[in-house]
Amino acid sequence: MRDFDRFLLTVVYDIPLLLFVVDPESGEIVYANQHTRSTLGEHCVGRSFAEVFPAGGGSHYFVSYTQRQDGDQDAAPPLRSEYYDDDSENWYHVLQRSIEWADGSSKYLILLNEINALKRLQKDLSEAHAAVAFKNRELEHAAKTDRLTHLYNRRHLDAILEQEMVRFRRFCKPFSLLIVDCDRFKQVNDQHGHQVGDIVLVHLARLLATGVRATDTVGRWGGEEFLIVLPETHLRSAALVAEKLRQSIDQHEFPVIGHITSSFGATELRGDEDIKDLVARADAALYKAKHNGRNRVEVMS
Ligand SMILES: Nc1nc2c(ncn2[C@@H]2O[C@H](COP(=O)(O)OP(=O)(O)OP(=O)(O)O)[C@@H](O)[C@H]2O)c(=O)[nH]1
Repeated sequence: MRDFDRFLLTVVYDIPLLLFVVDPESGEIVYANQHTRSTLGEHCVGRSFAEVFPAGGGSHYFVSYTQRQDGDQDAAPPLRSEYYDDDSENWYHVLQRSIEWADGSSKYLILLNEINALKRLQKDLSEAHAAVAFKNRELEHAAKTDRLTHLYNRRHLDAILEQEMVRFRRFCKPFSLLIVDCDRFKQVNDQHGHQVGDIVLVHLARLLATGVRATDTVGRWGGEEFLIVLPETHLRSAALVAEKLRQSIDQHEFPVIGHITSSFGATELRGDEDIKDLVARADAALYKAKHNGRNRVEVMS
């Protein structure tokens, strides 16, 4: 047994952890192993724990542990926590427990295990998580956005239309649809080049997006065609929105080309049809607007 005690003493002394014993009354370190002595200084035994670990660390952990004892030291479970030492810039895992000392008095055993590598790993991991989450959000955004105009793309418009259809069937919420097409847009490209055409589309997109309510959805349906979903809107109101947008385009000063007009087809979902029927009817209304001279809104109920 003596041999075993010696063995334990050697292990405790040589183990590469900060291991020391503190007197609960005075807060004084009464024992420190080799690693503690070489880290905190040969003369740390006899000094106060709070003094050895300034910056609140030592006193904070020691005091909080003392308070947790509630007078019943035997029943107190070991306290595990993490502690950052400002002076040495080290992170420690701290374990504190109440022990009976050789003279029968009660002491605190404190074990500090340096965990800088673990903390670095945790930091790297959380940064990597944040980067992945950011990238995912970017990808999600890109998957539903048109690159030129930054409006929703056709794929996302399809999803919005499906969603509105569900709301219509479930809650009988009406919704209307506008299709917008830039008039004689081919001439813009032919006369001024594709790049100018692109700039015109970007301006158009902005006029449409800023001319509707936040609850409406504007997207690029394809080419120089845009689609606007107006939830909880009947056809009469939809036609008014379309007319307002038509006028704002008509009055806008576009770069290079100056003036351009647009035609609108407006329709409202009926109870007995699907999305395809709805879009086809909006298209037919648009065709009518083109046929009747462009720069106008046509409505089909
Ligand atoms: N610059 C540019 N042009 C596009 C884009 N997508 C489609 N277009 C052009 O839009 C033009 C559409 O022409 P048309 O379908 O003949 O229609 P339009 O000239 O607007 O005539 P109407 O619709 O009858 O008034 C074509 O010249 C397409 O090349 C785009 O992303 N950028």
